[in-house]
Amino acid sequence: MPTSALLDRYAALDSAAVSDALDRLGLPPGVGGLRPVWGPASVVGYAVTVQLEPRTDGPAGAHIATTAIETEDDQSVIVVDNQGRTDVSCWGGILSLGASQRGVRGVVADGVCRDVGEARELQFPVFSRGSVPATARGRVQQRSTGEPVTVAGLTVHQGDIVLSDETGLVVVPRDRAVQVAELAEAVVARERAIADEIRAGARLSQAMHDARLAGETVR
Ligand SMILES: O=C([O-])CC(=O)C(=O)O
Ligand SMILES: [Mg+2]
Repeated sequence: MPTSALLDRYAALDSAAVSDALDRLGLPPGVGGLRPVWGPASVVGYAVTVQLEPRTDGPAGAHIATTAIETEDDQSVIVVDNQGRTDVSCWGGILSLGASQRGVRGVVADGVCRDVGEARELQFPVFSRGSVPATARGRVQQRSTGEPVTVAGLTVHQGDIVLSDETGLVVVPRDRAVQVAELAEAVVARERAIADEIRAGARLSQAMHDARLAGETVR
């Protein structure tokens, strides 16, 4: 399956349905706490990882995340691991501009960002633990890009599918992506059927069985 067709399938899903599919496979079911900073948004794409660390002495180089953004494209979501720090920004408006110019789909940061209004103007999805005015410059530096990172306790590898929405973040290992999509689509179909019955007047307690939601036979 072409990679963009796979992302289109995920774009039609949400984090809850994907989480249920991950549960079925015994994979981590996702995390909460990383919120869209400028309003309702969702994003799905292939992870491009950026690991940050506290700044050490030495000459200042390119700003954090710039080298990751420059190599990426319209199927990418930048995933920034700043270890959940809330005292210093790890994403800003110029980064949003550079990323959106390359067609990058959004950023998910385990940390906080700044320049929220600039991201909103660009309609560039930013998910983080919040915002703070304090710059990253002189405070954090990039340790690596393309290496595994941890976001709110969840390991993300470069190329994993990440889906972030108002509910939370799910991470799908690349080699399980088709299987997870199939299971999640089945979840959505079951939930639609239950919702249709409820709209048609069925009693909630009769229509909504946990086993039915899970795709098991209802006794
Ligand atoms: O200095 C920073 O933290 C980065 C910044 O504001 C931007 O990307 O616009
Ligand atoms: Mg700025």
